[in-house]
Amino acid sequence: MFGHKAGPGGTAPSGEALRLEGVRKVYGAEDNRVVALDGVSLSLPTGSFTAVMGPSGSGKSTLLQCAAGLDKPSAGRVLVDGAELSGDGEAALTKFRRERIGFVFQQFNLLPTLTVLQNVTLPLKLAGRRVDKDRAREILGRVGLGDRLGHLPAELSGGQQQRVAIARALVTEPRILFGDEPTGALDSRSARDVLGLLQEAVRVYGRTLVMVTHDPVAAAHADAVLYLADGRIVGHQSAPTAEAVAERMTRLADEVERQRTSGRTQAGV
Ligand SMILES: Nc1ncnc2c1ncn2[C@@H]1O[C@H](COP(=O)(O)OP(=O)(O)OP(=O)(O)O)[C@@H](O)[C@H]1O
Repeated sequence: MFGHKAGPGGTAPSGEALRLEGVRKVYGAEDNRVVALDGVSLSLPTGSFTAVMGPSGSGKSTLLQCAAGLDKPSAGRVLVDGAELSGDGEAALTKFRRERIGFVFQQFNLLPTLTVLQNVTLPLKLAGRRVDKDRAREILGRVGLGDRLGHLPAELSGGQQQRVAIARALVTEPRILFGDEPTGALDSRSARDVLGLLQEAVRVYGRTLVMVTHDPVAAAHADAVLYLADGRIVGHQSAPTAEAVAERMTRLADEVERQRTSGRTQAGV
């Protein structure tokens, strides 16, 4: 299982899992400055599943990295479960991340020399917590890999590796789970399995999930979609369907292209 069930009937506990206040991220120095995030504010309730979409370069990965404490905003505040991701130094930030945040990457990022079971128990070791192998086995059983505990990542398919990564992200019972294109490297059937597991972590066990994706079908698994363009939130859609998301993305790409063209025209380029 993915932790304790979220109350009777699987309802999520109330509260705010993630809050961003005026988050800005600027890369580079004066002459090659890139404003990747331009004052992003948002609030996500505990037990919600949010997809983040937007054209290439709109700031999706930067948003996730800043929200997960993997990168520091240039300005603004990030609060996870009411506690600020502070600038108290790298060690404090790492501890905060290990205790409260889980991350699933497109390329799985499993350690190739560790077995499936060792990969999943590693976050507990790193956090200095008791390594509960029974619990790790239970989670791996839940993601359908109970018979692969001693295998190395290279002996698994992409979909199976991502399921190990999900088990690894959930073993510490994080307050919030971030996914940066977690289905981006998978075939559609494996992607569906992975999305089903992520949905279950939210709906049944009350985890909070924020997922960047380019895929409208993946986004339709979320409760809501946030749209980014040029580092700003430009839209929100509840109860998304794949068709509605695809349509919105097409419009957004057209708008961004029009604005860039008119910017170039105004600049006389
Ligand atoms: N380390 C970095 N140094 C300089 N610029 C960066 C860095 N990381 C991102 N950027 C720039 O910040 C902007 C936002 O990038 P980001 O990767 O967050 O976008 P994205 O929406 O995730 O894009 P994609 O969909 O293509 O992955 C882009 O213009 C990118 O070139």
